[in-house]
Amino acid sequence: SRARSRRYKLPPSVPGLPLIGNILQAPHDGQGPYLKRLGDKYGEMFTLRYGRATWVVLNSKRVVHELLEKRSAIYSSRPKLPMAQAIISRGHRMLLMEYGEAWRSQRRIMHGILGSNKRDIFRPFQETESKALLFHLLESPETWYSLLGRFSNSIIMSVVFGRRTTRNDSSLSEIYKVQEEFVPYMMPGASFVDAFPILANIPFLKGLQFWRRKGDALYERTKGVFQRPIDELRLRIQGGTQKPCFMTEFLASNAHSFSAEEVAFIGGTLIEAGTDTTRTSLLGLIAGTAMYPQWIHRARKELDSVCGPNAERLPTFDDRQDLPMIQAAVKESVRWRPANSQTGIPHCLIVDDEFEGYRFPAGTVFTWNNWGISLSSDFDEAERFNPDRFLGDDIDKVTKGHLGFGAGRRLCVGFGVAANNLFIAIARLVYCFDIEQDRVIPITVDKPFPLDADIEPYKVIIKPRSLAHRELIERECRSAALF
Ligand code: HEM
Repeated sequence: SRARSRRYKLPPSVPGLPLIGNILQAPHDGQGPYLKRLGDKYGEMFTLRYGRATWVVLNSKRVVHELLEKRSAIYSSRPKLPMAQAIISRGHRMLLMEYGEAWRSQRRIMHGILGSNKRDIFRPFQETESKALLFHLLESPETWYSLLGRFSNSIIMSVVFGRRTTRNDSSLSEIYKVQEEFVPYMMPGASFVDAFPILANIPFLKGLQFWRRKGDALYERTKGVFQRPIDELRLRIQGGTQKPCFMTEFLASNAHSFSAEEVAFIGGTLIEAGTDTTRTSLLGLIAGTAMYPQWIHRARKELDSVCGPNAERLPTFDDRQDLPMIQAAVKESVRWRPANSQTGIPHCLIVDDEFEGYRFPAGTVFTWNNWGISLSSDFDEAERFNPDRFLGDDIDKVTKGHLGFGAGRRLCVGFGVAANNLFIAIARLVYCFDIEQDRVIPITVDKPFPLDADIEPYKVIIKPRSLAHRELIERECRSAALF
């Protein structure tokens, strides 16, 4: 180990205990703010140790760009996370696959459905579900937070499984529950076995592996949740009621040689990756608008000149070029208060590398301090929800200027679909509704929104802008909401 420390040089280390390192320091909740505090103290890059695992936390847009983006050929693997991947996902979650052929072939499939040439497939569903969202908000504004989740989930369910999501859909609650338990296992220091992966490989110790019982139980539940939509789809195919969709084509195609369980995880990954991320970005949009309403006046000027000052029609995708404030708000809602990837998603270096005097060994884990960077001096008045910061040349490039969609070759494969989900929802929400703080219970955003989607994350008042806007929603959105 002395030879190793002579050969390599890592950024400042956060002091920890011998052998286990920083493992007891990671909080169970509020991991994003915890990494922010460390970043404020230790600087642009710092090192955390969890047993045998070394994590370098990147704490500025600059170093993320230099390493994860410019050197993405060697910074795009995933670390071995025995708990999250080997145990809970049995190696099947594409999000956590190491850089290699298995990941590449699944990424190609995802790209085939989510890539820029396929985004038109999503549009009718984004149109319909955003109309349903407006109508549901009119009908039951007190359930506003769960309506955002239904909207996000129903779009991806329609494309992948050819069915819409109802309000109080039990399959959606099940997805939320497994995701809420799974996401923290991707954060630094989440599980003892990630620090000592060798423990997971000692068969005679299996009975003593206290983490395994929890992991196995979550795996069983996840498998069930991911398998259920496929079983239901097969029943609809037998009954002759199934519409063509990604999964009908995928199951009928002979081109792939995936096991039944792999197919369930491909469908499940699309649904889990595509639901909660969009939901929490919209939670950011609504909180940000209620707290910092200045931007909305300029957005409405654009919307009113395109759709009429008196609720003549709803905004559509064809209006995009005339609505730069909405395009900017899409990016700001992904930047402002990241929840699902508050500590980034870990990347892994596959060969030794040198950077600005540091020498990193292959196998070092790199994550970007997503919450911390979003709230750092990399952004002017970072605390404020201020879409104006994204107006300019890169307005059409939704991944540029922030790190909400990650970086390099692992960049979110669904970013185009996500941006369109957000664009149509934000344009229509802002055109039709006033969004205000509750004066008695003001919104606080000092920690990420809860991943438990059944919790009302804050109090807010959402009401139609005028009688004309209410009538527009009743006229144009009712049929989308009744199904
Ligand atoms: C606002 C919404 C979204 C946000 C903020 C978001 C964010 C992210 C982030 C941060 C990553 C990890 C990137 C990295 O490791 O560098 C990721 C990966 C991924 N996202 Fe998204 N995402 C969103 C929506 C979607 C949607 C709608 C889909 C598909 C339906 C999707 C599918 C995926 C997949 C499959 C990956 C794994 C990519 C890989 O490991 O190669 N995401 N996303």
